[in-house]
Formats: sequence, C-alpha cells, structure tokens
Amino acid sequence: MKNILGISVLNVVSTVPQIIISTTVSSTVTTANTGHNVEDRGDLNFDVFKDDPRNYVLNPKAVGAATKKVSKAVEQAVRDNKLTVTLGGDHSISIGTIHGHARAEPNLCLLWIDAHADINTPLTTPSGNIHGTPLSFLVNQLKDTIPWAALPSFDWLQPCLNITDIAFVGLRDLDPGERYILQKFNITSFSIHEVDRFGIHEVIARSLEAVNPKGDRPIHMSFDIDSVDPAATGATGTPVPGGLTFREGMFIAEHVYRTGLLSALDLVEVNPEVGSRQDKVNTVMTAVEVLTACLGKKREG
Ligand SMILES: N[C@](CCCC[B-](O)(O)O)(CCN1CCCCC1)C(=O)O
Ligand SMILES: [Mn+2]
Ligand SMILES: [Mn+2]
Ligand SMILES: [Mn+2]
Repeated sequence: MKNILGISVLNVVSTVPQIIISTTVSSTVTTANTGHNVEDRGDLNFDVFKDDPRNYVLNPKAVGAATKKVSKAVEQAVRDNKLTVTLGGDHSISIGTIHGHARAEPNLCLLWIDAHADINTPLTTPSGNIHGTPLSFLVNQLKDTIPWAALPSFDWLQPCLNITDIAFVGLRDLDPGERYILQKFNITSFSIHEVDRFGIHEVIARSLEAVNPKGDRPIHMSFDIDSVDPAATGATGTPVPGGLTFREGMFIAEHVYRTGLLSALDLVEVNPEVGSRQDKVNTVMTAVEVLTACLGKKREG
C-alpha cells in the first residue's frame, strides 16, 4: 500500500463550497488515525470563462484546460509514489486523473463506481455535459469516435485505457449510446440488478477478477457519490433512485483497500450547491466515510 498523499481539490464547477468539503475531508483523514501521512496538495484553481456554445459538448475549452492541469498534478503525485486522492467536482475531472495516473502507471486497471457509465461519446451524449463522456476520451477502442479536430482544447490527451481494463459497479441509468458501447465491447459491468442478485462481495470480487486477475495491477477507483442511493447522497447533480446502500459503498471501499493495490482515487459529484442542508450533511458524511474506508479505516467500532 502506497503512502497516502494528497487531497487536491479540483474545482471544475463550483468554488467555495467545494473547499469546505476538502477541508473537512483532509482534516478527517489526517485525524482519523488511518496511520497515513496525508499531504494536502491544495486546490487546483481553474479559469472558468464563457465558453463556446455547444460544440458537440458544453464548455470544451474550460474542461479541456482544467483536465490538462488535473492530469499534470495527478501524474506528479503518483510519480512521487503516493496514493493520490482527488476530490471533485464534476466527473469530467476523471479525464485528467486517469490520464495523469496512466502516464505514471500505464498498467493500471479501473473500477468505475457510478449510477452512470459516463461513456457517451461527444456524438452520442444527449446532454452535451462532459461529465457523461469522460471514458470515451480515454478508451483506445473509442478513439475514432471523438471529433478531435473540433475539440482542440483536448489536443494534449491520448487515450490510455483498454476497454478490458474497466469494470463498472452500480449502473442504473444508461443512455442508448452507452448501452450500445457496453454491449458491443462486452465491458465488465455490474448494474444494481446484479448487486441485488449476487451481493456486493461477489460483484466487487468478480470486477477485480475481470480487470486484475493476477492482482498485480495498480487500481484506479473513480467513485461517483451518486452510485450510492440518494437517501444518503442528496447533494449531487444527477441522483438516480435505487442506488447502493451506504454499507455496500463502504464494503467496496474496504475491499479495494484490502487489495493493497489502490493507487489513485477520485471522489466526485458531491455538489453542496444542491439539496437540503441535511442532504449536504449526509452526502459529505458518506463521501468522508467512503474515503477513509478506502484508506484503511475499519467499521469495527
Ligand atoms: N448520462 C447522462 C448523465 C451523466 C451523469 C454524469 B455523472 O455520472 O458523472 O454524474 C444523463 C443524460 N440523461 C438523458 C435523458 C434525460 C436525463 C438525463 C448524461 O448527461 O450524459
Ligand atoms: Mn457532474
Ligand atoms: Mn459519474
Ligand atoms: Mn453518476
């Protein structure tokens, strides 16, 4: 297990509230006697400017510039041989976190914990929101589906994942284009139906068996807080009923920690600008508990 490094806050979308979360999280992790020396690498600040009107996707310039910055920061942190925790922010930041991680650890495998697959291409996305497309920018097999010439702000990005490197857990809201891609490439995916059918232990064990059969690959876990049921995560932008229970989210985190192979973690889509005050408290608490479980904190009282 790598030392724990840093909690870098990535504000692709919001400003002050995100910092409150990161401060909460960094102090919690530091004081949660997880036995790690946590180095908070601070916030990544981005120019948020009026972007072009929708050009296949929305805000391509702002998100392209931001994710380039994220990639550099994560690559450096991983090269410093640290487990790198990145707090979002939008799931679009994972274009940067996974790209940066892969530059330092090309043999990584990916667990995508999410109500959504986030694998729309710029041509299949129904909303144009990049948070629903990050994986299409990263996967070799989808390289030719990206209109790269029309998106110059992503000219720094090279696809770095094989479709077989990915396992999805928690899916329950797919768009037609995503369903086609998952089926065409037979991507490892466990929807909420499979979680109910097999149980969370079997699901995460089969996911790891699929992407890391020899147990020798660094793990990137991209944990979208909306994978957990909205009852515990009301402060998020795209809630979908019938999600993972809090305990199932915790089990995933504990199980991945026990592999000793967790190399980078994204914790994204906590949005304190939506939901009631209680929703915000619940969502931040869920995020903090999942994070500390990923870092070794045990639910043993
Ligand atoms: N697939 C969606 C949602 C993406 C969520 C991003 B995540 O996982 O980071 O939170 C949903 C599009 N959907 C289309 C039909 C009407 C409702 C929204 C999209 O906008 O692409
Ligand atoms: Mn989002
Ligand atoms: Mn997501
Ligand atoms: Mn989601």
